[in-house]
Amino acid sequence: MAASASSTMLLSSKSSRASLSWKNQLASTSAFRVSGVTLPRRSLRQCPRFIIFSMDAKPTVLVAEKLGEAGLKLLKEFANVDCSYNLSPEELCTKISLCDALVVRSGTKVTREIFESSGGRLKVVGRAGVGIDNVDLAAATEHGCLVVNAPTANTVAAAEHGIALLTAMARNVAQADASVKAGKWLRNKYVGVSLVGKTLAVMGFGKVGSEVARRAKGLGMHVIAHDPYAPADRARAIGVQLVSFDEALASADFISLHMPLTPATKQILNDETFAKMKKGVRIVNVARGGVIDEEALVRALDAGIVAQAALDVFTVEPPPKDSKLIQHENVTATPHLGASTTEAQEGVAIEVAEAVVGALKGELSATAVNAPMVPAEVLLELKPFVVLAEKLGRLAVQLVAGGSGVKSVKVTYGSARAPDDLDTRLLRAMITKGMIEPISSVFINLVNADFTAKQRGLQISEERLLLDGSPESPVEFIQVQIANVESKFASAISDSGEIRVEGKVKDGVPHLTKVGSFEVDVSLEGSIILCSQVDQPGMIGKVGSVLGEENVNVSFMSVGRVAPRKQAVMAIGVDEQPSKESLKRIGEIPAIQEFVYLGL
Ligand SMILES: NC(=O)C1=CN([C@@H]2O[C@H](COP(=O)(O)OP(=O)(O)OC[C@H]3O[C@@H](n4cnc5c(N)ncnc54)[C@H](O)[C@@H]3O)[C@@H](O)[C@H]2O)C=CC1
Ligand SMILES: O=C(O)C(=O)COP(=O)(O)O
Repeated sequence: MAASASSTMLLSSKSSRASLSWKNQLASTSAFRVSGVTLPRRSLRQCPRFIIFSMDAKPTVLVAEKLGEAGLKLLKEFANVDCSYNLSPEELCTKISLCDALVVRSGTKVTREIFESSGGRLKVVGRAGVGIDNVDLAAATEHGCLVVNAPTANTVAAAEHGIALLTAMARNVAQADASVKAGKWLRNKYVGVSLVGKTLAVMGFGKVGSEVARRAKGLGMHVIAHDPYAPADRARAIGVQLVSFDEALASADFISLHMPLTPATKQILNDETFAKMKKGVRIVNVARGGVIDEEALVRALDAGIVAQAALDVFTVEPPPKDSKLIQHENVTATPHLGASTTEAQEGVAIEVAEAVVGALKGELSATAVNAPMVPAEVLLELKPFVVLAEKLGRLAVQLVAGGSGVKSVKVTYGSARAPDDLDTRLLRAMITKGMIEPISSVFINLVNADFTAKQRGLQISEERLLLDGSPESPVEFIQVQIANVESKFASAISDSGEIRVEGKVKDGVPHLTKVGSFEVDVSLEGSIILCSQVDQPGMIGKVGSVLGEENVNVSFMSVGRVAPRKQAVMAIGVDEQPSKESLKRIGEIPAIQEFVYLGL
């Protein structure tokens, strides 16, 4: 059952234990779900499952920071859940090798060491919130670990906290409160500034930024925004003008930061940019501490360029007690509370738990951070081609003669679909998987396919061949060519000098339809023997009887030839692997010039 095992285990562990476990789990159900779509059970054999791993027992999820009850409940329905808070980095590294998934908030640094310590077991990191700057995404990707987050459930909470800080800062609420509690009554000292009519620059017009903008307009502020990637019509729809970075700095009375921390946004507010601001500007930060050069902010506060700052986030959290910034009398600080409402925490817990469980079940996640999101409809449509792609990759690489390093692979998709109507990332990942897994110990999945190919110096170029006809089927054929290598089966070399295999999906089943320049037609359900000979009667019978004597079942046979009685390639599909002796006997049939056995 090699074919069914490999097709259920697409992009997954190579362990046969794992595939059996999946089959056992699914055997009792009449339908199963892929990315929210229920498929009939017979689709199982060719259904791509993406992040599957050894599931002989329940998976283990380590929850390393406090998570809402509803999320924990969801996780517990599916997995063993270990809630261990406040682990040291060393403790986390020790525990992680026993965990299939890890759930964190912003307080845990998910470093390269953690992925390395997991020994390949950690397959999902769930971030119960938005910002993933505490997760080493490159390391996650390299280790084939999917990172999912909870991007929507805390948006309103963060926006509300931004507005709370804005208004509290403008009216000195925190400072006045502390002074009243200290027994003082300083009505003149805490005279504030009004918001109405003032210009607020929202930096980062994403989910939180646009909710802040909407609310600030309700307070009578004039709102502008800077975001190089935000669509102008979305801003226009809520009456916000998108402006350049410098224009935002120059015209704002208040600046509210809502961009992610990336190399491009790191310390985007610094001495140079503070100098471009209106004197007396007020700054709110509920995004990430690292977007501000905190020492430069202290200088700007001291110089009166920045009149006040209200900060929920810091470069180092918690910040040192003696931090000049925190102690500054014109700074209002909260301990990263943006997402901390009861409602938001329940929301993110559910959002992340669903994503983690989905990923553990092998579904593609809608909130994947380091893998392409393939919509369910696309996935359904592509599933037989996904199987074809992996098998073509496997065949192609097995045709390469030992010692020829594979460097350059060209994939051609023949399709009647418009060029922008075919998402080939999944197919490319499967070809990569098919090519790399048989010759290495690396497990390839949708997360690490491109990375692994690049790391191994494998260049995969893709080409679309626009065909006439109905675009009903996403792909008519897939062709895989490997350039600049020798083949152990010379007939697999095409007229243009590359190893070439081509396949189609027929009635939902992948078929090999071309080897080199020879047309063949053999179903890719078992394994394949390719023989080359001069076309003549009786060849099928001769090979068939060698296999029959050993009780190897032949599922398909097909002969491709340039012309009658000229050079031909015979493709034979077999259900069982023939013994070495049988293969030797096939090679000894006088008319057979060369042959190769290709496991799928
Ligand atoms: N303090 C807290 O507890 C919370 C903090 N956050 C943080 O708020 C920030 C925004 O979150 P969301 O709105 O959910 O994310 P989002 O992804 O919806 O929005 C971020 C926006 O920033 C924009 N952006 C990227 N680079 C930029 C640049 N160089 N200049 C200006 N804009 C840029 C993006 O185009 C995007 O529109 C993130 O840093 C997130 O981690 C979010 C929730 C709670
Ligand atoms: O979602 C975010 O980006 C946040 O900053 C919230 O962080 P938290 O989950 O409260 O540690």
